[in-house]
Amino acid sequence: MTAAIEVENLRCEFRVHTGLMSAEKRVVAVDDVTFSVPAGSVLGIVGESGCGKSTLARLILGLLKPTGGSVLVDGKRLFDLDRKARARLIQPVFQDPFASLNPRRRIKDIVALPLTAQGTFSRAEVERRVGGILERVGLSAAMGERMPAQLSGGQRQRAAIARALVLEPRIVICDEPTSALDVSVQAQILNLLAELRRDLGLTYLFISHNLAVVEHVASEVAVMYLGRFVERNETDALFRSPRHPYTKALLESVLTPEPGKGVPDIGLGDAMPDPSNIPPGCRFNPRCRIAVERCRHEPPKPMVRAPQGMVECHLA
Ligand SMILES: Nc1ncnc2c1ncn2[C@@H]1O[C@H](COP(=O)(O)OP(=O)(O)OP(=O)(O)O)[C@@H](O)[C@H]1O
Repeated sequence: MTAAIEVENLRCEFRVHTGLMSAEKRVVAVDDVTFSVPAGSVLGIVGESGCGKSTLARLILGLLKPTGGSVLVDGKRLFDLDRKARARLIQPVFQDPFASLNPRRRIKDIVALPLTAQGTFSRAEVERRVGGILERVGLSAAMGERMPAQLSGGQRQRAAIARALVLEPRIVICDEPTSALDVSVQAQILNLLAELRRDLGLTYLFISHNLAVVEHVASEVAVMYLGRFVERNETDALFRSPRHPYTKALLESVLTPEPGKGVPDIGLGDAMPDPSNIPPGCRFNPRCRIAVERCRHEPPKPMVRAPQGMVECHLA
């Protein structure tokens, strides 16, 4: 199957000053991440708070400049494209629709913005497309006249999805798209995203703390730890027979659904991962229940298993 998106050796380092006299710290938030996603499928990305999921999303969206690496969408190098061209290929749906929708504009104007920003669509075309996509996500024309505050959380997320899709992108990056919603609404939004993917041939990167959600929506899952993918496999295989000790610990735990609430206790002791101080050897070794001497000094190489499966562990 052809890849809709190919990410190669993507890396992001932040330089952080911790105090007036202190030395600069290097935070490696995304560390040489390589993957591709077949067209029309969903790659779920899971991992604890702070493992680099959102940084990865922001890099791919062009909201952050990478320290290295490349991203190809349909064979085009994303970082060589200008903002308008990138917007036609890749769009985000973020966690909090209230924060991501301008509170002072009507819904239909918010949804129209990606089109008007292109500067190439006539007013009639903008109206036609906005009307079509609002209907497609289940919002009436009357809702389009409202302000974000006049909509429910689920309706606002529908509007955010409409805005993401109005330019007919190839890839949608969903970063915790249902975490801020009531449980009863979450399933509706997940079903809508699934329908849209099928009908419009979209490819999703789906970032979530919620393993149950990822198991439900993803074709494949990548497990991220301290900026790297440490395991990746088809969803059923990953949930049925995880190979990395970190994946096993994650599956035994229930992760906190709220980002920013700190690293949840997943029963791996208190040696919390710190991207400014990545341990030598396998980066997971200080928390690993089965680490041996080799793990403390030799970083494991990715072991690839056809077609997409991968694990980085000496003992897997
Ligand atoms: N602008 C920045 N400057 C310095 N460090 C940063 C910056 N942005 C992110 N980081 C650090 O990079 C690491 C990865 O952060 P990121 O937000 O990508 O994690 P995450 O997995 O998305 O977490 P969460 O689920 O809580 O949002 C964290 O240690 C974070 O503190």
